[in-house]
Amino acid sequence: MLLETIQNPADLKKLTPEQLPDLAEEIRSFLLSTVSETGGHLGSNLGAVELSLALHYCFSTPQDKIVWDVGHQAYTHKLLTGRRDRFATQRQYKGISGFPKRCESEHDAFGVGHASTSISAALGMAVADNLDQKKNNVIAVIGDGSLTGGIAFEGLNQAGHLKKNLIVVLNDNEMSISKNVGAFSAFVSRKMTTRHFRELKKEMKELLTSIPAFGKDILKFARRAENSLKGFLTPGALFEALGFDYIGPIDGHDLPGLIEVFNNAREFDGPLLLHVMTTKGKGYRPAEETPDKFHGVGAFDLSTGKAPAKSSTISYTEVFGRTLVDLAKEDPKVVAITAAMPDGTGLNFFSDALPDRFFDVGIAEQHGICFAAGLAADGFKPVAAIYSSFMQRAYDQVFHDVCLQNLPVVIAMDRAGLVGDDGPTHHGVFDLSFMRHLPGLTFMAPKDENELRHMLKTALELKAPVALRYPRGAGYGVPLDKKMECLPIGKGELLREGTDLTIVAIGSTVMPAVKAAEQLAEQGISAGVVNARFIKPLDADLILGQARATGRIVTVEENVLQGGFGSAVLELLQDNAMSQVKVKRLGIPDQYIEQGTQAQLRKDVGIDADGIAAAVQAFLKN
Ligand SMILES: Cc1ncc(C[n+]2csc(CCOP(=O)(O)OP(=O)(O)O)c2C)c(N)n1
Ligand SMILES: CC(=O)[C@@H](O)[C@H](O)COP(=O)(O)O
Ligand SMILES: [Mg+2]
Repeated sequence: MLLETIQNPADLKKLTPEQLPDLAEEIRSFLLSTVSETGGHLGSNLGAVELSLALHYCFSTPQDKIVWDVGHQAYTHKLLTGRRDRFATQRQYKGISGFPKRCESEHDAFGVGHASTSISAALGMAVADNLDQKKNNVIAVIGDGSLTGGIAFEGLNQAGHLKKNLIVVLNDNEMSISKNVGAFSAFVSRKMTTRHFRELKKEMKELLTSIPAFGKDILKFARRAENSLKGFLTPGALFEALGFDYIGPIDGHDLPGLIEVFNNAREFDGPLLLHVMTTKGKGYRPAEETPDKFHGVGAFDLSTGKAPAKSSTISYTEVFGRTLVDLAKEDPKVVAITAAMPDGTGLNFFSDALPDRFFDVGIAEQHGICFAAGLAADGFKPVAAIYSSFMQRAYDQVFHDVCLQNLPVVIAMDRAGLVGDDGPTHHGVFDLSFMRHLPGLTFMAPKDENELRHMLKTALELKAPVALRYPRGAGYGVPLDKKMECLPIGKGELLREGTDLTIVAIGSTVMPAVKAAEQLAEQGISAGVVNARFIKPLDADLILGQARATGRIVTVEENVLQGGFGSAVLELLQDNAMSQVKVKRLGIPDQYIEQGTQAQLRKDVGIDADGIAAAVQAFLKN
């Protein structure tokens, strides 16, 4: 086995070019057998095997730097840089990360998980090398999907201006998670075949010989000329206009071809863009045929490509997606926006049912929220469904474009809280803190999937900015009310009366709090439970009333403690001269949480039922 002989990239360089295709096949088998058991980002990795091999064959990390965009395609890179033995632990609790991480290997030049950062980071490294008078190569590897993110263009813009040595490898498989969208990606993926080129040349020749002397034909001529010239405008011309030299399209599965191009690129001066065409899911039929299904997978049966039957409990995502369709069918002003994640956010139901009112903006969260604000300014009711962690990109748009102008945009944040295998880049544990301080924003979190339906209805009726957050994964299987009702704004619910203390919980922590109260009751402790429902406005009457009655409050949230829900409750008590009330806040501590199952991570930070019960017992001893 060739793969077993490789502990680091230097070992790879000992192989002959002729051995590399065999190694590529070994790597594919290895990825398939491992990922079919552990789950992971399969399609992108199968597509990037030759690309990764050729990069490591031609360049020398860690001196040369390879900056992977998103990092979900870096499995081959991990295998070649000393992590084969630990690979089966990827994305598992206490295992290696599914993404490049600087603390994991000196070969991981830059930590990632969020898209479109590679060009900026690589440019920073290229400039640093230049200032230090070092002559290393810096390579950004970015997918066509990630190139739809605005920050990628900001990087290209500066790189073309600075003219430092920087190689950008555009890994173009015409796919984001779903089919890639946008005028730019359609243009970039346009392949200029020799035949196409010959035809254009012929047309141009005919055109030039037909130049009319004068008269109305000149207009016709101008139109024909414009069309022909448009045909001549290649993706290369576009990148060249941005100050890059361009080589492409290059077959991203042809190892000798890639090696030749990369060896030449090493000697090149200035910014260079290599346009590499790959097939997402390459080498595994089910993944090639349905790349959207094999972008990120759980364990599956390798022989059939089928995943084991899913839990029959419907996910929050699906409840959200289906409810939005129901509400939009009744209201023609409701429109839906995703930033390249129609399936992940459940908006696939909306795009199927109401395609004219569905918009995929690409990996462009900032633009997506500002676009929503524009729609709202002109009388529509946009619902932007974006994962909590990716919403971090659009904070200023929520402030400047939505809240400051009091526009009725609904921001639906899926994956709020601890998401599991993707780890710290993807946990949505900051949104309560970075949004609750915005004046005019109403911010809700449901205790279960049924409440989510009512909250969505409430949000759409509100005619003001609203944020909703709900967790990744299955709900509780509670019955779903047919008729959706508007909830009273800023009102929580008292789920359980108690005399020793009150647990005030929000969103995903409410049901564990109820369970904790039941456990505590068995030990003779009487804990009340409040479902806060609203982070903003807080239900001051209910919370202050409970604080007065029991004198002790425990807050629980799946968010960082700093500036989160518990902090809001502390502010409320302080503002009402009730600082004597004893408060214990439970939530995510001031540290980044690694990957693991959601259940394990919630247990670790003490916000599952057992953790809450234990914290209450300790609190009562003080
Ligand atoms: C800011 C941000 N938004 C959304 C995502 C979710 N996401 C991860 S990979 C991906 C698609 C990337 O497409 P591309 O760069 O073409 O890589 P491919 O999967 O095709 O190899 C998306 C939307 C993300 N990681 N970061
Ligand atoms: C790489 C990336 O950002 C996404 O593919 C993410 O892993 C999706 O995770 P979900 O399974 O939560 O949709
Ligand atoms: Mg792609």
